Amino acid sequence: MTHAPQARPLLEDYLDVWAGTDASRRAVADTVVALARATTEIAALIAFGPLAGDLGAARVDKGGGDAQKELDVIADQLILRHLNDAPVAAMASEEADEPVAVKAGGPVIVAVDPLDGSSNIDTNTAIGTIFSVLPAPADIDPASADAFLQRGRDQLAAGYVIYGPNTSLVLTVGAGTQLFVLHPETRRFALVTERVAVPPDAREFAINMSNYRHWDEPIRLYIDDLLKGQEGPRDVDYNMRWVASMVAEAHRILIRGGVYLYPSDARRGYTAGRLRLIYEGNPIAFLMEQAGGGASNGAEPILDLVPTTLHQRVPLVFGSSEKVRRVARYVAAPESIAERSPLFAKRGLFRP
Ligand SMILES: O=P(O)(O)OC[C@H]1O[C@](O)(COP(=O)(O)O)[C@@H](O)[C@@H]1O
Ligand SMILES: [Mg+2]
Ligand SMILES: [Mg+2]
Repeated sequence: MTHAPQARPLLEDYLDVWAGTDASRRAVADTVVALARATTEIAALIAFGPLAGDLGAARVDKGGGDAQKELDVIADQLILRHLNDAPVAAMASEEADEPVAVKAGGPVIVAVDPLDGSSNIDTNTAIGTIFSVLPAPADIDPASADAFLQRGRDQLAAGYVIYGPNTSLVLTVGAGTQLFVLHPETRRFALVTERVAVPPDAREFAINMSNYRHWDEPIRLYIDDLLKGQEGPRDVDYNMRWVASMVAEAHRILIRGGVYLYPSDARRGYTAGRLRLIYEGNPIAFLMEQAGGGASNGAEPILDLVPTTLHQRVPLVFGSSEKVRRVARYVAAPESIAERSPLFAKRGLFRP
């Protein structure tokens, strides 16, 4: 069946209008287009599934629970190849220890999680690619780790591509968050929503509940209160989802609200959470804030953190902004927050 492309602006058109004649914006636009081209190739490969070989086959163990898969490596190589066509000085990847130089004099640098949710490759579940575009620093080698230790607030663009039932690109260049969908026949991304807005009050949370016993008390208390539903301080029943692909959780939350948590926990290798600040936390936080949502490490906005190492992990909470703020109130003072008071609970002391 063929669906003629409707008259929607293509990604390139959208970026053309945004960039105008501004040379710095043009560099960002060209970089985003190169990344988008890489992801259309990744999407085409993923669509073959096992017919393309064992894309979920294990490669070397990166430690800390991150087993590298065949598709992690292929996606990484495809992105680097496409970035050669863009004004990009260097690329850092979750899959490589050190950044690599791309084009001398390029005004931007790119950090990528080439394949997010790689534990789902074998299961035909949504997976994704996450990217962050930063200015190339003038004073240091752009292909050094130090070049990437910039606050998320300094990102020029960020986005992810989700390889799901359809392939979608969610992008921000600092002018709201846009949703583009890949037309399966033309292989071009077309604009579907120009201003994505995170719904503020969905009753849904995403967390890996199997880690409950490893969490700090504030996170346990917060989740306990959600689980109490109508009988608890929230006074409503909550639903839970956990896909184990952050892009899938982020996408669902952008479309219908809710909150995602991957907190730090007591397991070895998880004391700073699981997600990577530069490749995952910062781009998702930029997209969330631009869509009216929020993202924090449980205390401070993710975008205000200054990374100290390239592959640094970060506890990550994102989604509807009031929910992100509430988690921070639990973390700051779990025993004293008004929301836990019996006064506010349906079955509390003052219930008639
Ligand atoms: O298996 P867990 O511990 O629930 O972790 C799932 C999380 O790990 C991630 O898969 C990490 O991403 P990678 O696949 O890029 O390593 C997130 O997408 C996801 O939210
Ligand atoms: Mg990831
Ligand atoms: Mg990854």
